[in-house]
Amino acid sequence: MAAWSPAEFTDRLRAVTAARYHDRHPFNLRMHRGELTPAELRRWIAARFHYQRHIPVKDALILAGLDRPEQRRLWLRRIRDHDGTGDGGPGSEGGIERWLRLGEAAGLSREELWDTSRVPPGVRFAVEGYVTFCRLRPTLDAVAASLTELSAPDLMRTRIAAFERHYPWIDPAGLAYFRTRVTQGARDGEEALALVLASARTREQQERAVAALTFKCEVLWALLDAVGGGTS
Ligand SMILES: O=C(O)c1cc(C(=O)O)c2c(n1)C(=O)C(=O)c1cc(C(=O)O)[nH]c1-2
Repeated sequence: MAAWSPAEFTDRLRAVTAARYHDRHPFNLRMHRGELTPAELRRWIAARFHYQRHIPVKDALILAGLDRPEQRRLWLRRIRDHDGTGDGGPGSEGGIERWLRLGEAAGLSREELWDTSRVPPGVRFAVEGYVTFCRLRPTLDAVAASLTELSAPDLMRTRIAAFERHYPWIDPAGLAYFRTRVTQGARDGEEALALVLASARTREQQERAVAALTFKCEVLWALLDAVGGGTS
């Protein structure tokens, strides 16, 4: 079968997130309408920390599979975005530290966030599924899975507005993580899309990329299912 044109391939990738991205998950919709209790919001922050702390791990797995310096440079920057540089410059604390501060702003201690035993099993399984996918599948598939980030900036903007409006008990300084991700996520998404378009040349590779992005949407969806269920 002939490969799709770059335009058609892009449309097919965007169709996946349009239909399946977690911005339309019931838990996110409730968050945006201001319906979450403090306990529910704290449960989400703790569960999502488990996801965040594994992002640089899966990016290191992708990094090891990229064979060009310019590609590795992009992925090294992603790892630094999350882990920080520690050199005291602007933003040097990194995304994981910013998420810990979000947790503190919501009344969660750092120890609570690092404590895996508090994370619901379904959240752990979803995150492990994503990391294992990036460890075992071709690197191109793992890069394609990250393309949910094309949709993340809009979600971040909605989330920031919702937190400011509905959850004023969270110190706005704690929202720095989301503010930073608006630009980082947009840039990461566009760079990953360029890499996928350039690297997936056969129809089979393109279809695998679409499947990888579908899988990733399911990871994010399953994670929210696990946060939304049960009691705190
Ligand atoms: O809060 C969100 O809804 C959300 C979604 C996603 C995403 O779409 O995968 C990421 C993030 N946040 C995020 O903060 C982040 O660093 C990130 C990295 C990745 C990735 O797959 O490489 N996705 C996301």
